[in-house]
Formats: sequence, structure tokens, C-alpha cells
Amino acid sequence: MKLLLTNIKELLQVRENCPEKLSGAEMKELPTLKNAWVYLSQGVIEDYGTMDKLKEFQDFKTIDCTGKIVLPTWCDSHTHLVYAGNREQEFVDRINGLSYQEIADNGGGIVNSAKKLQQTSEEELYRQSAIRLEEIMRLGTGAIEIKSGYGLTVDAEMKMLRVAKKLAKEYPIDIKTTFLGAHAIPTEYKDNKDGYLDLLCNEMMPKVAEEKLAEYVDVFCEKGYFSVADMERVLEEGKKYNLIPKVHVNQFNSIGGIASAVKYNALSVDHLEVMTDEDIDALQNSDTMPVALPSCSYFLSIPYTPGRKMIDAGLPLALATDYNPGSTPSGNMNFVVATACIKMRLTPEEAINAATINGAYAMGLSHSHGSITKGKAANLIITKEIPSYGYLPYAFGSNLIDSVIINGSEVQ
Ligand SMILES: N=CN[C@@H](CCC(=O)O)C(=O)O
Ligand SMILES: [Zn+2]
Repeated sequence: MKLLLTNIKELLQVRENCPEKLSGAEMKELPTLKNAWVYLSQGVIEDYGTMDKLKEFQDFKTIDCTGKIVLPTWCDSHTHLVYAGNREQEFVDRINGLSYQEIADNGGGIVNSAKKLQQTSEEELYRQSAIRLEEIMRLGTGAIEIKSGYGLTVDAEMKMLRVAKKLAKEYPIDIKTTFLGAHAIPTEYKDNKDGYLDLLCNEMMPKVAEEKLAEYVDVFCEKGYFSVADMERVLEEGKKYNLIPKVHVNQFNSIGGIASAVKYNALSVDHLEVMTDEDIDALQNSDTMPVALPSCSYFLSIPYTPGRKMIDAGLPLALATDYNPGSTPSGNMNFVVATACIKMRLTPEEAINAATINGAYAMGLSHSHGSITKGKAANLIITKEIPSYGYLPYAFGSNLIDSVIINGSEVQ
């Protein structure tokens, strides 16, 4: 299918040569073309320009974008989209005064989701996850990372990753998968964390690698979960299978996970709600992308990642949803972008860069996603008629998306 989008009020994130990632002051720039067209063919962006220089094409469908803004689809580099059931009861428990940590200590939290997932068939898990995937595609997400970590047994971790891989096969959206066996200590190993890590390293990881179920490896490095030494053990093991680290660090405490992840050449460090000056220093001049998850801060009422401070210190920053049943039951990247502006003081330009180019980098998709560049995936959001792109985060509660194109086809 060939599509020609014409009369675009403003085409955002237009980059002839797109950098892999944007850092510090570079994030303030959002290159655009006003009164533009873009031509999509064979699933990629073939060409673009301004309406006064519209080229001639053959056999295409035209979409008139008068009054509308067009931008690359969101790149959501951190999700737990494959899960079973929900944790609505824990949400109510928190309203009634229990903390996220108290709920986890009482057998809720991640191990609660693991119990539900272990009891759910692969078909049912796929069905529930596909509904969420379809929803986020309609909300403008065109590439996504999905983690395991609600299985916590060999079989259930494999089941989660097989479901993620099946979604990748059945849907046009690009999906990257991450093995997060080290998400929590399962109840059976409550007093034997090393025994669980033995199982993870000696059985789970070799099987995941053998069936090519994951590109990345993740660890929840946090007090009460996995220490820096535990994380290093898992990342060291991951090296044997070329599993690249993308890790959960600094959600509640700064315990040295960032410096360690950088040492292991992590592609990203995610959460970062609690950041010391040493943590910021550790990220300087590294290839590791810091990823903020503002919807998680919103839902749990915990601090927001100090994104303003980090960008002002010259760091890059990506934004992602963290879509999961416990801390962020939302996969809406539009809300993430708005919340980053409202609560983290990112400018609309910085937030859009963080949710497109830098999000693509944080899942190894810089070459194919995140910008309007010839040859990149034909993944576009067409907005409703809006006054300017700053209106997207400003009118944070409105659905401003008219339609979404992924790999050159309109999402239904
Ligand atoms: N923090 C660790 N893991 C998930 C949430 C886990 C849960 O509560 O189910 C997160 O990224 O927020
Ligand atoms: Zn997460």
C-alpha cells in the first residue's frame, strides 16, 4: 500500500541524517517542516517535502492532513505488557493507606502477578495481552519493548516470552523482548535468593537463549529485591548469551546500580526516581540511555525522575510507560509525554525527542524508528486539527489522535 499524506500543517521530527540519540541541549531542538507532504511505500518513508515542491507519484491513496500535525509514532522502550489479570485490589488497598512496599511484603505485588500468570494458559495470556497491544497501537505507539518477570519459574518465564514473540509475529509493530527473571524472589525461594539465582542462571537463561526468546536481560536492582552483586551475577551470565543489559535501578533507593550497569555497557537504566549527583556523574560520557517512567511516579505517588536536572547536566533522556499491572496500569505514551512536561519540566520539544529518537535508542531501534527519515519505518501519528504541537502535552486529557499508521498501514 502506498500512501501520500498532503497539506500537513506541521511535520515533526524531520531529520535527513538522524543521530542515534540526543543529549542535553540537543534535546531542545525539534526540526519540523510546515505545510508538508510525506510519501510512504513498501512500509517505509520514501520521501517528504513541502507542498510547494510536491513530487509526482503513481498508484497511491491520499490522506488530506489539513490542520493536522504528523509525527513519528512513539517508541515505548520499557513495558511489562504481557501479564495476567490485574491488581485492582492492591490499588484500592493503597487508597486505604497501605504502601506499595507493605503490599509486596504481604504477598502482593510482583509475586501476586506471578501466581496469576502461572495459572493462566498461554492462549489466554496471549488474548489478554493482544487487547492491550491493540489499544496502545491506536494510542500511537509504533515500537515497544516487552519484559518477562511475572513468571518466576522456568515454564512461566518461557510462556511470557513466547507470548511476546507471538505478538511480534501477528502484529505489524516492532517488539523487542527482555528476560527479567530477576524481577522478584518467588515465595518458594523467600529464604534462598541464591538458590533462585542458581535456577535463573543455570536453567532459565540457557533455555531463553536457546529458543532465542530475548534480546535483552533485566534485573530489578533494589533493596528487598536484587542487590548490585546479584545484578552483576545475572549480567555476567547474560554476556555468555549476548543478552544486552537494560535494568530497573533507583526506583526507591540509590544503591550503586547505575555505575554498575554503565560498567556492563547497559543499553538503558530505567526508573531513576531517586538520583544522587554520583548517579548522574556515572552516566556522563556513557552509551547508556537513562529512561524515565513518569506514569509510574503518578500512579504510585513517588518522586518523578529529575529529568530537568539530568538534561541540564548534558545527559540524554528517554521516556517510556512501564505498562504493568502493579505500578503503571497504562500504556498511554501521550500521557507520559504530557506528564514529563507537567511534572518533570521538560519542554514539549524535549519530551517528544525523549519519546521518539531516544526511546528508539533504548531498544536498539535508532536505525529504523523515531524520526521522519527516508528509509525508516512508515510509522506515523496523524493528530486531529490542533493549534500547535505544544497543544499535545498541554491538553493532556484529550484524545488528540486522528489516526495511526504502522509499517505503512492504517491501524484500525
Ligand atoms: N519495579 C519493578 N517492576 C515493575 C512493577 C512491578 C509490579 O508492581 O508489578 C515496575 O517497573 O514498576
Ligand atoms: Zn518496569
